[in-house]
Amino acid sequence: MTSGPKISTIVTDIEGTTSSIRFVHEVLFPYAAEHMARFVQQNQAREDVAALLADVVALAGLPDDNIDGVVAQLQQWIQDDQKITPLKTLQGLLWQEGYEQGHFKGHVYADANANLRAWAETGMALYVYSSGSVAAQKLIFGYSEFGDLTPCFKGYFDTHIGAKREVQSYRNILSELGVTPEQVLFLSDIEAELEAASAAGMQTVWLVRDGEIPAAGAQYEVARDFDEVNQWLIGTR
Ligand SMILES: CSCCC(=O)C(=O)COP(=O)(O)O
Ligand SMILES: [Mg+2]
Repeated sequence: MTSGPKISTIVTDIEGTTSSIRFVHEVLFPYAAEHMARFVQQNQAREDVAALLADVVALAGLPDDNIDGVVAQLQQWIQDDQKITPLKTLQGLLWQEGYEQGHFKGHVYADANANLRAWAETGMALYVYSSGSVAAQKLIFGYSEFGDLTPCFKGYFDTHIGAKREVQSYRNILSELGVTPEQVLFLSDIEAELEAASAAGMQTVWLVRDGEIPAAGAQYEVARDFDEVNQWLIGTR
């Protein structure tokens, strides 16, 4: 691999990139599924929660007087791993309780922790782009197994900027960042996200943490972990 133009900004995905897919699917999603009905019952009168529930009703075309139907829809979306904005925002509110009550800490790979801290220290501008809400992103890094990583990041993007497989989302991020696309490195484990970022002109590295390198890997820079991303960045790979 050879490094491209000088990178000033790194935008990273979370699930499968900084953090394990298992943590998201075996800890966070089940916690949300277990506590959703109670949370909605207890908080449905809260202004922010009521607005989110109204969004669910509108998006799913549900009758607006059936709270059990709304909860059932949310459970179905959790099961199907739907990246629907009001669901992701509600999950963030639920996970806040879980983190604050010490039920879990945010999983971050040791290599991601070490390199994110080192990159931030050397002045690299670091951002997160995840389908998880901005609040959920701050929680996974704020309550990480390695302590609070949020000081490393200059900003966060979620589905409010657009869906992760859409080119326009990366163009929107670029216009927020105010840098040229080739200065930006996007890290992800999902080929369709890399393809969209690349079409917007960003540089990309594909994190393949486990298993075989997919055949499509020939078209991308591929790294097993953040140490390999760093080797590529400094041109020793
Ligand atoms: C912020 S941690 C939970 C991540 C999440 O909810 C999710 O759907 C994963 O999305 P990603 O875009 O990081 O793959
Ligand atoms: Mg991912």
